[in-house]
Amino acid sequence: MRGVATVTPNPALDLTTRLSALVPGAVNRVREAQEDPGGKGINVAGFLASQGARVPVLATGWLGEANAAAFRAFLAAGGIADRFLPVAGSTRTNVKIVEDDERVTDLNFPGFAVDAAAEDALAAAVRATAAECGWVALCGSLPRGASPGLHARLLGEARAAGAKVLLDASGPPFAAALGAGPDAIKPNGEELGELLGERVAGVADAAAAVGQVQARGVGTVIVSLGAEGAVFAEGDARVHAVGRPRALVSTVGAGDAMVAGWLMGTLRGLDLAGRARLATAFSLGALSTLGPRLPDAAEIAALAEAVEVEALPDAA
Ligand SMILES: O=P(O)(O)OC[C@H]1O[C@](O)(CO)[C@@H](O)[C@@H]1O
Repeated sequence: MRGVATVTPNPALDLTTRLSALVPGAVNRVREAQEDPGGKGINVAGFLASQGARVPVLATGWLGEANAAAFRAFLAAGGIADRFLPVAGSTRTNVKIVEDDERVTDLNFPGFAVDAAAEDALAAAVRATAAECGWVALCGSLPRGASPGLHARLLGEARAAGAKVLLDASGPPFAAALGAGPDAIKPNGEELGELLGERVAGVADAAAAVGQVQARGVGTVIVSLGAEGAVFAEGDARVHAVGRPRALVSTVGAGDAMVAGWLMGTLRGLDLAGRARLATAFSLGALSTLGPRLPDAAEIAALAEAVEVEALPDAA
């Protein structure tokens, strides 16, 4: 059976901390802290594996060799095929500060440095990994030294190996890879707005904007909108899905969970509304944990039942 792979060029050890209120310029005492191997693709792979993907889950990208052990142990524990390539140095630590009012401050660091030879090696690894997969998710930022066109190049490699590609990135690497026509993308409203040079602030804006991206050759567009849920567009069809979390602890990993839920729905052969429901449930599940983690499959199923999915008017 064909698997699903994620690519994380710039993973991170997530140090998620909790305090009552962050006071800039003062000594802040952390009440609770948690460390998780993370980075967008690693989170997506972890979520898929932990929810019972029933197909092989593979993960590739780069890992700094100085602190690769925690990542490799996480992948092994989840039964995820580890195709990461080592590079000199350490994988970054990203700090997430969660306050009692649920505000999250992210300190995302630049990461190790890579060169052209490392890019060639990753391109080959992506092609080989994608050959075993139906879907490949290209996720997150690029480390120092990587060319802005790397996601576009990796997209081409995955597709040449016969896989479909979901892209979850931002900034110039996202814009560059869009030109290669990914099968699916998952920007948040702000990222979509930045791409189109307009404000995408809610469901109506998102539903109006998705067609512009589809016109560039993208099949499915998922726009995450925080508390307003998400808009899912495929062909002319558009649906809006929204739900309530059991508890609101932190938003860390909620976008990655949405990607994982959508891929899981795709693996299960669900229609657009079904995939929107499951993707939203995964995302809601991530909100009830401090770091990038999900509750168990029974809890996700209960959340999915309660998600409201409405069809929006088709594209004209
Ligand atoms: O690659 P980026 O855009 O810096 O994002 C990485 C961060 O995003 C997450 O995947 C989700 O917040 C974290 O695990 C990670 O620290």
